[in-house]
Amino acid sequence: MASILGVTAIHHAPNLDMYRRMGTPATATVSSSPSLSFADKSHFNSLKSLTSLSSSSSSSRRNLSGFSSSAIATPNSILSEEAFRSLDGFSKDSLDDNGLIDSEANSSLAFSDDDELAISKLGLPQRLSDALEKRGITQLFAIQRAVLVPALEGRDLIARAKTGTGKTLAFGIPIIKKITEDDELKSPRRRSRLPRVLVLTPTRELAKQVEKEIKESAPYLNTVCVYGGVSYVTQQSALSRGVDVVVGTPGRIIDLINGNSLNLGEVEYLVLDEADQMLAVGFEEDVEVILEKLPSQRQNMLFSATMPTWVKKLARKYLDNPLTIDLVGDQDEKLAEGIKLYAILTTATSKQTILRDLVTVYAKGGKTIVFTRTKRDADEVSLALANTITSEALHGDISQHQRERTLNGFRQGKFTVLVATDVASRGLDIPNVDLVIHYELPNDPETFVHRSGRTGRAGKEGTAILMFTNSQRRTVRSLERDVGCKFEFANPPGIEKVLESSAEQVVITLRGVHPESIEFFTPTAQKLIDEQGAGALAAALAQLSGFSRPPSSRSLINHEQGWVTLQLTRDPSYSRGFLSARSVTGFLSDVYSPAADEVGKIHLIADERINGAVFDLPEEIAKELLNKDLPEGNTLLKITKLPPLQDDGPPSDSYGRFSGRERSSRNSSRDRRGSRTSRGWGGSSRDSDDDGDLFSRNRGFRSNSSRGRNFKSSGDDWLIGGGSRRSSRSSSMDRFGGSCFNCGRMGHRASECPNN
Ligand SMILES: Nc1ncnc2c1ncn2[C@@H]1O[C@H](COP(=O)(O)OP(=O)(O)OP(=O)(O)O)[C@@H](O)[C@H]1O
Repeated sequence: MASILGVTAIHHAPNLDMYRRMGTPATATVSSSPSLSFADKSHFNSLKSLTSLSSSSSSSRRNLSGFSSSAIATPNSILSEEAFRSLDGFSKDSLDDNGLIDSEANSSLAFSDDDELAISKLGLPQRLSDALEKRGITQLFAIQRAVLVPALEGRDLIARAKTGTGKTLAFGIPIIKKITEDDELKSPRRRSRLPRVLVLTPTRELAKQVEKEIKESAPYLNTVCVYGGVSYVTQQSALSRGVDVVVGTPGRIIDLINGNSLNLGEVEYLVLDEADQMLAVGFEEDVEVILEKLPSQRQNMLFSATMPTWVKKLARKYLDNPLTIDLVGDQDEKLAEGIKLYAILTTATSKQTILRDLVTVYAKGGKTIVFTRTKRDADEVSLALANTITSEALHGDISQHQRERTLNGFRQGKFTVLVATDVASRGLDIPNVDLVIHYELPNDPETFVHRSGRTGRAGKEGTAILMFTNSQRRTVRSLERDVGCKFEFANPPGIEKVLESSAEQVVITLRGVHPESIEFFTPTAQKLIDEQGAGALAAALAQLSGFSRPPSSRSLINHEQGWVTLQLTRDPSYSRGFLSARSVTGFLSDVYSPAADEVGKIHLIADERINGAVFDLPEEIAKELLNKDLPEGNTLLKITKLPPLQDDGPPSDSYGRFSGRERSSRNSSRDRRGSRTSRGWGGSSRDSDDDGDLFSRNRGFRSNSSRGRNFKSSGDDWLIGGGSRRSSRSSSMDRFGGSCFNCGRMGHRASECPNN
């Protein structure tokens, strides 16, 4: 593409010497041809300033802005913490337990000069620096610092920095500076001027957000956002009034070019935001069409939190001698530092119940984004949650106007849970998202990074929870390897914890009640307290928590509602041998035969001194059973905590054991998946999301498995395990998880025994 491989334009760069003296932070892996080295001491000092900057953020003991000591790198090698330790004034004590820079401990260090990061000292056009300061942006973040000099020098760039670390302004500040200064030289500005900047994004929501960020930073420029799903007229008329910056999604941009409403013939700066997605198969063709309309002499910048190797290779086709700025590092964790990760084992049938509990316990009243793979799931999950939690769905089948209303409502806190497909996984910057839940595993490690990165932004802390089934265990492990992260494997929250968290949230809400309203209700409250004491307030809390009726019981084994877990123990002096699954079924048959028919998988207690077993029964049957007289030496209890179980039990405190029921359900899941796999990976991806403008224009979508790494190849890993006893009633052989009383083998009842 000769037109694309033009000579890099060197634009006006007043005060460039000043920026050059600042150099580029040593933490960046900076590579280019010829290779550049920035790993000298002055750059470490710059780094220290950058980390001290971070100490002003809300979270403590965090190294901020995309820098970690382990990510420090020269062009050719990653330097260790030793490099830090050898620096003047850097105390060993200032590394935290993880070897990361302890920003609090370092705050007393005499850093070289915080001024070099101060927006007011950068020599930016006054209008730009005023607008930034008005937004509370007073110092550069690390990626902004790393990009500033080369961007002002006119270099083509490939930049990677973690989610939420300020990549938008990393390209925004130098570009705005350059066009503002150019404008100040030329006056007056032409009314019909053509855009000088083009920013391409993969989704409409992200395009709008980037537009907003640029508009707020440079209100004096004319920035126009173009994207599909809405009328052309407004966008056409905005473009006709003369424009400086166009932000948009590829499909609508091509349509506007074809309709002669958009002329990109004067573009000097091109940015591909979420570059790896923009260059993925399905998008790349459109991007190429657009690039052909641009002048060959321009500056190109590619930004993303993820840059698989194929992107860097492919990007060279479009870029001129690009400089790579990498603040992530291949060996390091790819997630932003403040994100706490949990992995929670679920089953297909208990997933929705567990999801609600997770939101209640982990979001603590903040905002949550739940990611599903398909639009239908997004709708279903949102609907299911809506009984007790305010929730809305966001995906590509929803009209653009509604999508915008939904996102605005979420930003404004009108509802607390957004259930979305991956249309919301990239770039969206929504304040106070405390929790991200991967309701289904992401398509690939990159998507995991982006989804999780909707929380823990700009130095804040957040939580991301991966829900997985037993059959997906291997994928979770490979995710840890690919992303360089560690999950804390946890059990779904117990009902007590859910009730406690609900009550805490209600208490927080109560603090917001207006004093005049309180006055109005005080006489009644006083009367209730006199009559019922604390019970009156407890009743109000229960009602407000959504638990006016006692919560339905839950299995401790698979968390299904309406089931309870019982424990049978037998005094060894009364039994002829150890308790076995077979003898438990025999016991149930003798005491109350419906219990033997309905019992789930029987798990033996690990502690051999106890001679006991646990199993699930439907609540009503369990109640009947508990009222029966038991043969001497037997004790039957409803339990609230699982004891450690023998190897084939479900995970209790340990991670990843298979249950027989789940093992058998894998086959049926494999069959279900057959049709999906036969459509190819791209097919399933397409089904799962809309990717903004592109898919809505019904463009072809091919598999990107040749480029991106995904989890598909791990076969079973994508199965949704854990079939339901209730949902698969038609096949009792499938649903019965216990052992046969007749022959002792697993998976069928005595009445169905082939040996009968
Ligand atoms: N220098 C700064 N000082 C304070 N806040 C900043 C600064 N730069 C950016 N921010 C804020 O940080 C937040 C995250 O920025 P941004 O959305 O650009 O992150 P990102 O790196 O592009 O994330 P993602 O990879 O998810 O797209 C935004 O709210 C932005 O306004």
